[in-house]
Amino acid sequence: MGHHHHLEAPLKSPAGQVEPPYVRKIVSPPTEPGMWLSNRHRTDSTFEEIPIIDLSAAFDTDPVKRRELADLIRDACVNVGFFYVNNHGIPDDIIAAAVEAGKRFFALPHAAKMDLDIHKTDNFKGYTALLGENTDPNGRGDLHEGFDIGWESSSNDSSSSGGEVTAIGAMTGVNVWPPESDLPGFKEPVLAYYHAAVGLGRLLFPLFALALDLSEDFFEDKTTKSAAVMRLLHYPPQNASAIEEDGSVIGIGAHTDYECFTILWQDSVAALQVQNIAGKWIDAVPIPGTLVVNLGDQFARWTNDVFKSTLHRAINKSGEERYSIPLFFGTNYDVLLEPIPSCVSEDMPAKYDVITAGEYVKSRLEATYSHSAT
Ligand SMILES: O=C(O)CCC(=O)C(=O)O
Ligand SMILES: [Fe+2]
Repeated sequence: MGHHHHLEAPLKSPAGQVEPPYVRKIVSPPTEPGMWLSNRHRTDSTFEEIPIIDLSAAFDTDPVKRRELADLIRDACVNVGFFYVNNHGIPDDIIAAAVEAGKRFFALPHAAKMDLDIHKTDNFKGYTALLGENTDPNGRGDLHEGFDIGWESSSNDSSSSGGEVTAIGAMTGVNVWPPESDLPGFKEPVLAYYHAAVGLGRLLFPLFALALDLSEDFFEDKTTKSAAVMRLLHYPPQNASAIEEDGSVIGIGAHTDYECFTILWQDSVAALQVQNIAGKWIDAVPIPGTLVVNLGDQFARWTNDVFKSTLHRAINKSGEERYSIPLFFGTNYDVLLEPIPSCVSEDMPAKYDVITAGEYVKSRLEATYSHSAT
């Protein structure tokens, strides 16, 4: 989504020294607000690996285990902006059924998919075609197609894991679905995974709060109507030699995500890469049984860049079809992104204008889709 680059100047500690990556300190809470995260945990990381975090403790009420987990999450958020999670609680069969449904959707005739064209809706729902195909016979551009949905309750269950999530706002409203006659049994498995991933997102917010030295319920009243947009993505294989000649021919261009965080399922085809601060692309290789979690710009703004929203891209050189499913998880759209107190100090003054989450995401989505609107 988008092609937004923002590389920061290296951050220096007050003494002028660059802190090493993966600083892992467990210290008592700050005595002065703002001093802790903004100064001591802000690092200038040149990570070479994306950490793998065991989420088991997210299902535990033991405060010591939760604190330990939150510290691992903080390290990843401050230094990398990406981490894998295992033991995330989403059953394999729910994932497999959604992926299978997605494959059947993308196999539909082009015209059937274009009936659901995202440009026909005013809330960014539906189908995004391969961006290159109308502009360049060689397929120059973002070589993926997608299908976007937002919140919708399951037909047989209004109290699934999303709880009270019923987003209202500019990007919400009804989803578009292919007719049952075109694609039987599509909506149910897609929504089942959607609800499972939203449930995981709701489990993560208290841990992000702990990681920011806030009380676990800090985000609770701000996520009652969480924005949660999910995309089914398909990346056809790309000609490796074309990529060598012209780096612009890639599956999804370098970008940062817009919301608070993204929960990404990827299949076994390697394509995703994450850029470290030295500009090096680090492979986010597929690891069976894991999901990838990455932070988006909404969280970076809210935390005054203490949490990193890291540039990433995908290039499918495998020769095989690749499928992935990101879910972009945000807050209620009316939440003001005022810098979180533990993330500002005299040394680290607030960097961003205060706007609502909804205004921010909408402006980013409009920028993403405007160039291909007809
Ligand atoms: O497909 C992937 O691995 C990444 C997708 C992505 O970055 C996005 O949709 O924002
Ligand atoms: Fe992304």
